[in-house]
Amino acid sequence: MKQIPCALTIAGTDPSGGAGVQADLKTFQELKVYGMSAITSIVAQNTTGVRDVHHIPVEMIRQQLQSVSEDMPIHALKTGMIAQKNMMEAFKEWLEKVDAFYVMDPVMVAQSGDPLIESESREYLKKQLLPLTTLVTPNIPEAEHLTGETIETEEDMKMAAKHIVTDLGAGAALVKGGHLNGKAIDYLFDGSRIQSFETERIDSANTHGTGCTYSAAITANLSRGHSLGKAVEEAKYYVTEAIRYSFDLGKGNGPTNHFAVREEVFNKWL
Ligand SMILES: Nc1ncnc2c1ncn2[C@@H]1O[C@H](COP(=O)(O)OP(=O)(O)O)[C@@H](O)[C@H]1O
Ligand SMILES: Cc1ncc(COP(=O)(O)OP(=O)(O)O)c(N)n1
Repeated sequence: MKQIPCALTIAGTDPSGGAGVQADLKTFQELKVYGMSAITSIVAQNTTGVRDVHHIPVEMIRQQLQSVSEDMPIHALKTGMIAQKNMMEAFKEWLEKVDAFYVMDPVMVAQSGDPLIESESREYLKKQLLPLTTLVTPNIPEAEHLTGETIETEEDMKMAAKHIVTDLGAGAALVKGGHLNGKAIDYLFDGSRIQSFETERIDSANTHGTGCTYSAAITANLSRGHSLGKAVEEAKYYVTEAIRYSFDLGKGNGPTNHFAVREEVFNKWL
């Protein structure tokens, strides 16, 4: 019998359901992948910003990871918010024993401007975790932090993607252009060639959780056996439609619509 693809997210939470673990699990489910989660931090946040953060003790994170991997298949995994260096150390030790595609969303700051990881963890993420990735998916500020270069143009984005792979050791890099003006273009460098993924920019302020949704969709597609290029191409379609039909919920930047690629469901809400 064919086995269902299984994907794991290791990330923080969003009780308002737009970002973090909640966005990841919704994405896995929509893409018909069996979703699993290990929680690193509980974040009191909503569409307007972050109110408080409670970090899960590192031993408990270790136990969650171990509980999943000793019992369940993991075909692909992603990390989002891993706030502290000791959490990253525990994750790295565990990851070295796991054989799965690894997508890193190098979450640093929420859309609201609230920091999501401690500053000493940033160096660890860059030096110790990045070389273990199949793919890293930085937005422009994250790519600027990783490379130490200012990114203002599409040429800068391509250079950054190459830098992250060639000099920092990531398996591949997808630099996302959501924070630039004009069309919504992302550049993927896989170690040998640059590919672009482009759509029109949708006029919407409801983009809470787009980075989480995109990286979760790529992870789901990898767990299904897609090549990296096809995994990104299909995930780009997923996130674009999720923004196009995003929900005007909350007082801030509303969440993406995970029903958007399932016409029979989202038509009911239009
Ligand atoms: N207004 C928009 N219209 C269409 N696509 C967008 C828009 N904003 C972001 N995107 C796309 O959503 C994805 C997430 O990008 P980005 O906003 O850069 O990441 P993050 O959420 O991590 O800050 C990328 O594919 C980006 O091109
Ligand atoms: C728990 C948690 N993880 C990640 C984020 C950031 O998510 P992202 O997809 O980049 O979305 P915005 O922050 O841009 O809304 C988060 N907010 N919370």
